[in-house]
Amino acid sequence: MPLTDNSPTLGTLYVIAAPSGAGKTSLVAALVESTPDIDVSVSHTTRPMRPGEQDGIHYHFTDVPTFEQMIEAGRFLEHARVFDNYYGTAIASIEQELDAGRDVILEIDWQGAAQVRRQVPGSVGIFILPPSREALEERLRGRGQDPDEVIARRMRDAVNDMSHYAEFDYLVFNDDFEIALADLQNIVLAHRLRFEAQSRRHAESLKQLLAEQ
Ligand SMILES: Nc1nc2c(ncn2[C@@H]2O[C@H](COP(=O)(O)OP(=O)(O)O)[C@@H](O)[C@H]2O)c(=O)[nH]1
Ligand SMILES: Nc1ncnc2c1ncn2[C@@H]1O[C@H](COP(=O)(O)OP(=O)(O)O)[C@@H](O)[C@H]1O
Repeated sequence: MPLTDNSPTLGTLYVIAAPSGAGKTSLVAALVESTPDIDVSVSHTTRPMRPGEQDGIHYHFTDVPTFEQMIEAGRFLEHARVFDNYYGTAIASIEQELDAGRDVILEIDWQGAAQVRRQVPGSVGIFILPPSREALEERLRGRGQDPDEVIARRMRDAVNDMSHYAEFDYLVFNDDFEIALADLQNIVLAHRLRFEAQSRRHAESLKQLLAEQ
């Protein structure tokens, strides 16, 4: 079933964005571990692999010409340039899961989130915020992965990223990790309960329709 026409898919697509360092990766990993039938999509990127990362697990690491060919061929649901690199969600990375009734999380930036919102009706947007700028900078430094100039650039970009919070359906403040995780779990649970209630209503209407025949 093509994702980008208006036909409803079986699984729900959750789009989770945040300024870099807000805790999105850690929270999403904990959400997936604690919730059945939900997976994270593996994006394509042209950024260099960090120590400890694996191709096909953290990202599909791709060179620029290949990424540009994939754009040309219409193989991305969304793509954007973030920190001078390309990032994108290949349609093939998520279509099968959604059609099989599994929920899928996209951990993407606000530009990609805007593209998904336009193209996938029923997708759910969640924005994760740090408790303060100081906490954000501390987390970026604590991760120990980026040199000072990259951290300074990420802090500047974070302020711009955060200005897009109102474009999302839900905001989650990641101050206490366990509380933020519970917020995410509750969002998924609420959507699943709503979907089940809707399915029950549809089944009821169908029964009545058939009985009247
Ligand atoms: N639009 C878009 N953004 C992505 C995608 N994958 C990752 N990103 C975003 O790119 C940014 C940088 O990601 P990354 O290099 O992994 O750094 P980190 O999030 O700071 O660990 C983050 O805001 C991600 O959410 C994608 O497929 N599409
Ligand atoms: N609630 C929290 N309190 C303190 N540190 C946190 C919290 N959530 C995440 N972190 C830490 O902050 C750093 C950045 O988190 P990460 O998940 O890599 O962020 P992102 O994916 O948003 O860039 C990591 O070292 C992580 O362990």
